[in-house]
Amino acid sequence: MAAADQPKLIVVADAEALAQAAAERVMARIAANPGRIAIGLTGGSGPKKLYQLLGSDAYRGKIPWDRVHWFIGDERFVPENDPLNNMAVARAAFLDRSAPSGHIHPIPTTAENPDASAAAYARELQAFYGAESLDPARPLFDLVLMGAGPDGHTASLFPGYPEIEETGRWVVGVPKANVAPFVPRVSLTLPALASCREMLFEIAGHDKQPILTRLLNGETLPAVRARSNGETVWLVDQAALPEGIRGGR
Ligand SMILES: O=C1O[C@H](COP(=O)(O)O)[C@@H](O)[C@H](O)[C@H]1O
Repeated sequence: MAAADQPKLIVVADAEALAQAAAERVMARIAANPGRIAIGLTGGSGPKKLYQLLGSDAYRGKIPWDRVHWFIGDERFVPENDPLNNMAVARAAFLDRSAPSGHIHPIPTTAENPDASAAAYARELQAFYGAESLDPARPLFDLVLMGAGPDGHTASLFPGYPEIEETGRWVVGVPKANVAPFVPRVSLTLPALASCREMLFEIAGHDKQPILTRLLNGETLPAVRARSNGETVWLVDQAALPEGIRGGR
């Protein structure tokens, strides 16, 4: 697989169009792989409409549920049924209704602390992958979904925090968050997230305009440093674009 390329920017009209475009990219990645598929989900506000779409009749019947495994890129260290739990949101929106339970891979939050949870999830990912080190020619994920927080964090990798520099471990405990909710986190690291055929950011809404402006200016924030070893796509809507380029892309 080639070295990480620049992200491809795709601008759509609004949040509905963005969810639709994201759903089509999910389906395209599934169609591209006739074997076992691994998708890394994300939390936060970005993917909620996409998850509703994947749970709708229009998509449910088209997804080969027996071939797709669903992971999560980061988790809040709260019980698995807590509304703040990222995988709980995905489960409620679409997974629980359709995915075999053995194909849903939450980050365990019953471990004694975030580090223990991270170590357990790394073992689970390595067992699934069949190796303890990542082969650049054989990505861990077909697709990884990502968001960008107001401080430029992605997954639970916060600017200036040591976890963003991790190069060895696949998953790390994050003792404290930089933004709400201020609960400890568990996050995949940049190398683990990079091991994918496609990394897809969803950035929508006027609230995201300040951070998208910084990302487009190339500030070395986690959401800019996160790149796929394959294709990286920033899917954004008009409302999130900086004023100067709105309507112009
Ligand atoms: O806390 C988190 O934040 C990021 C960004 O979420 P957003 O709501 O600001 O769009 C998200 O990608 C991550 O999964 C989540 O845990």
